[in-house]
Amino acid sequence: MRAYLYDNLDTDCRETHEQIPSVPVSAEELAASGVLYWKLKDENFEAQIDKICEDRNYKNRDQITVSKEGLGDLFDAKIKTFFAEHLHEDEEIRAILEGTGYFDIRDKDDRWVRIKVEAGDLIVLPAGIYHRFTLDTNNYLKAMRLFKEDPVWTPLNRPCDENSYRKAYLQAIATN
Ligand SMILES: CSCCC(=O)/C(O)=C/O
Ligand SMILES: [Fe+2]
Repeated sequence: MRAYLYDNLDTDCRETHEQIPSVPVSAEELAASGVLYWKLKDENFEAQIDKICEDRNYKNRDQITVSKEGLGDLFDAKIKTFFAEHLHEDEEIRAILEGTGYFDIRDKDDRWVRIKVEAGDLIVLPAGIYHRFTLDTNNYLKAMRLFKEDPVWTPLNRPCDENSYRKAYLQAIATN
C-alpha cells in the first residue's frame, strides 16, 4: 500500500494522479481518518484474515473480480458507481487477492488521498467516510469482501452530510 495526495487533474482516473512533487500520506495519517490497513503475508494469508475477522467480528465473506470479464455487462455501470464519491453505512473491508487498483478517500481536511492497493493488502474504510474506487490501467483486481452480517454497501452519493453514519464518523475522527 502506498498513499499520497491526489492531484485533482481531470484526466483518466486510472492514471496515477500523484502530485509533483509527491506528497506521501502515512498509515498513521490514514488511521487519523479512520482507515485501517494490514499487509498480509503469503505464507499464512488465510490465518491472518481469520484472525482479523475474529477480532473485528466479520462473520461473512465473498469475492469480487473487477474486470470486464468478471463483471460482464455490468462492468461500465459498476465502474461508474464505484468512482462516484459516496459513503456506506457499514465498513468497506477489502483484502486484495490479485491485481491492483486505487481507493480514494477524503481526509480530515476533505482532501483526496489516493491509496494504491495490490495483492496482500487488507484495507478497512470506516462507515461514513467519503470515498471512491477505480481500477488502474491494468484493468484487473480481485478482492475478498468481508462483512459482519449482511453486506450494507449501498452507495450513498455525496452530498449526504445529514446522514447519521456521516455525523458519527466526523465525531469519531474529531475525538481521535
Ligand atoms: C475493490 S471492490 C469494488 C469496490 C467497491 O466495492 C466499493 O464499494 C467501492 O467503494
Ligand atoms: Fe464504497
